[in-house]
Amino acid sequence: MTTSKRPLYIPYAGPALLEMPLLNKGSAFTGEERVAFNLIGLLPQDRETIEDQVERAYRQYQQCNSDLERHIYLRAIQDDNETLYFRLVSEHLEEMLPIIYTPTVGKACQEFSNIYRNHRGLFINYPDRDYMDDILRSATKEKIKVIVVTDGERILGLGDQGIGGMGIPIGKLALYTACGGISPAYTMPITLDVGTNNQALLDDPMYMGWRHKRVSQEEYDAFMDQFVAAVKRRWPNALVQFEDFAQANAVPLLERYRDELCCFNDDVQGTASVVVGTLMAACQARQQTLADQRIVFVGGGSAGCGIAEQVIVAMQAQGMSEEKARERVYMVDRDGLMTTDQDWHRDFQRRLAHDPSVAAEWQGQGLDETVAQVKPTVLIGVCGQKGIFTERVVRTMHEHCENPVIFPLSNPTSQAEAVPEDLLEWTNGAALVATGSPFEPVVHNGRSIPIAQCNNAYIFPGIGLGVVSANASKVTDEMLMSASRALAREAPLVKEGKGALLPALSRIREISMAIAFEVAAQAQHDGVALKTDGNRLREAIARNCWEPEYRTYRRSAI
Ligand SMILES: O=C([O-])CC(=O)C(=O)O
Ligand SMILES: [Mg+2]
Repeated sequence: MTTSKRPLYIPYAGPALLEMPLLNKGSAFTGEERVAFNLIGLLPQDRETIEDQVERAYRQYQQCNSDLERHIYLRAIQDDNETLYFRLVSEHLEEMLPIIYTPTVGKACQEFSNIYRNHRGLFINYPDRDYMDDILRSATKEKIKVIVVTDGERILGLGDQGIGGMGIPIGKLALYTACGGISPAYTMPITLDVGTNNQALLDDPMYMGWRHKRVSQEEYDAFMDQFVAAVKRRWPNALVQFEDFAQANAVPLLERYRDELCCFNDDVQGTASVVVGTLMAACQARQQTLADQRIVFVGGGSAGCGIAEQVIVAMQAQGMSEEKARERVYMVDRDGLMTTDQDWHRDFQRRLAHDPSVAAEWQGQGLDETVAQVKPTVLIGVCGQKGIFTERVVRTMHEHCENPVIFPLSNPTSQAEAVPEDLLEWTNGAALVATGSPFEPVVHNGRSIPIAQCNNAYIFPGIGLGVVSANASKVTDEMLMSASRALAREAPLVKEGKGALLPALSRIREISMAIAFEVAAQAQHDGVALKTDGNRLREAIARNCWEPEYRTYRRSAI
């Protein structure tokens, strides 16, 4: 099928055209195009439709024997023909998201150098830093609208993966297109190779990155400044999403660049925004407000602290003072409850630490004691420690709370703080559960309970589409909060009184559009985008939504 859009002028022909994934149509080149573009004899006779191609690709996909094989297969199609890739993924979105994204992408990052086939995106290697502008110029895409960048130091809950981290920007940007409609012609995955401290990678003869320990903080900071300056020169209007940076860098980088670059950190702000949206839905379903909750976070890193701060802002929006809101949020880390007398904290952690007198009379300060004392109504895991939500912790929580809200958010599946089946078993089906990685519905007492995947995938494609459509110059906290509210409105448990805490992933495209509208409107309200009326905004969003359909090509420039 071709669209009714004008034929596209294509200055390439022959084998070179077949090797351009954004333009290649493979067996779907028409008879006229084969003549005009010197493709005769380069393809089998049959002129196929994209539907035929999707069918063949899906059959081959079904023959793969493992999720990693399925991932490799889909990536190969992406590198051959992006239109076909996105058509295939869009038609099987729920089935393929866990393959191109969490959790399989984690394995693909760990195996990156072993499964490497083709180049995609940009590797900015520390030894090449003086060629930064040249590197960005060698990207043939001119109009980049969204960049996802990582330095690979904290990939999901899997730690330092060096350049293997590239799987993440590639996967996230695939979702920008599949869920947020941003054309793949406008996206750019970037990996900053500043070395790795993962000894197994340094010792692995197959490792393809710079075989060097991570550079010093001073060298790193100078390199990041150089990178940001070069991006601003090359693509001044692009949205930059920081992804999977180590805790020590994530928040400081965000604070350093958020006023000079249109950027956000997905692990801090995207995760916070999806969790706040899901919490709002859980509270509405229990006919309560966020301000009524007592919340324990397990994991005081940048993700946990980012969520906690956003929850505090949301409580304040419901009329609570900041001081009272902070009293309701407790952070538990490796040394137990985070208190102001522990000296290892960074600034963003210190703001969330409690006075040690809070816990003075407690037996100890571990998770068990914190839960027993605080009597939380919400328990959120972002620590990457499998199984840390034990039966004892959960049963204690349930003693004081009829429908405990429990979110084991760590990714991939292997790092989850608890599995939904256990959580529902220990609470006799009463817990409201959402996870970071996908889980099958749990059957409890003959009832099938869907498990919401509280993953930033619900948020970042919509934020990106909103920012791009409004041409926003910044991502404000209020834009993130409006994304949360838009998401909460879509929760089946709120809308219909039953079902999951988040809408089905099959609706993610529609949800992303709704989020994009709220984010863009908020950007205008906050003065970081030019004001237009609602209809113009809707048109702008529709204009930015690319469909995986083949365009007709023309050879002559006039
Ligand atoms: O990629 C995901 O599934 C969510 C995420 O950002 C992370 O865990 O770092
Ligand atoms: Mg991430």
